[in-house]
Amino acid sequence: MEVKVNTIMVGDSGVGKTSLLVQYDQGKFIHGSFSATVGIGFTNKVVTVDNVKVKLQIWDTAGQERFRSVTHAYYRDAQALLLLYDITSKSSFDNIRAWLTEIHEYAQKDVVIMLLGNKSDMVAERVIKREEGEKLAKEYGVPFMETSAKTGVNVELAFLAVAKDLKHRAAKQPNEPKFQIHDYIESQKQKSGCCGGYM
Ligand SMILES: Nc1nc2c(ncn2[C@@H]2O[C@H](COP(=O)(O)OP(=O)(O)OP(=O)(O)O)[C@@H](O)[C@H]2O)c(=O)[nH]1
Repeated sequence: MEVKVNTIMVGDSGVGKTSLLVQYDQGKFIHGSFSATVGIGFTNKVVTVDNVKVKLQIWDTAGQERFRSVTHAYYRDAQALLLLYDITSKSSFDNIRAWLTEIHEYAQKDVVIMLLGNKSDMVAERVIKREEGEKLAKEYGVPFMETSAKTGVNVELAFLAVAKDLKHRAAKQPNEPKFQIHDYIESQKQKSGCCGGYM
């Protein structure tokens, strides 16, 4: 069997959606000037979860306001949604509530939402504490982790957790317990910016 998952990446312009996808797809970080995504683009990735092929079609959306109506049309077909803010940008964090309102309006009710605090490598510029991200995620009942498109911290995990969750939903065995995405992430994620050696 094969499971197909439509994933969409959203969040303010400049939070690192394109960079995160490039890091996941190609294992690299492109330094240099920031060029905003225009409209929407996608990347296909295949991951194997418990011997089942999961085909991820990942849509990278433009964060700029003027492209919002284009993006809305894609929400409906998404099974998973990665919502990003930038830990060095308070406004991108404050806008998460508005993003979630929009998601609840346009996306399917059972869409898997993952909140990601990106740019965790930028320790000196950080303005949003990890605990603030955790608190917000808890309030909305969504899984959370900090990522870095630059160093790759937690990038693969974010996509893998989504793939695992949707594979379990699509191919659950009768006696198999429900996949606990929160527990899985907690057991796998790398803490960044402190103590653990990951920056
Ligand atoms: N240090 C650091 N810089 C990052 C990271 N992710 C993205 N950036 C930088 O932030 C800028 C914006 O990144 P993009 O990936 O283009 O942001 P975006 O969310 O796709 O922006 P839009 O396409 O306008 O929605 C670029 O200059 C990236 O190099 C990260 O994890 N760490």
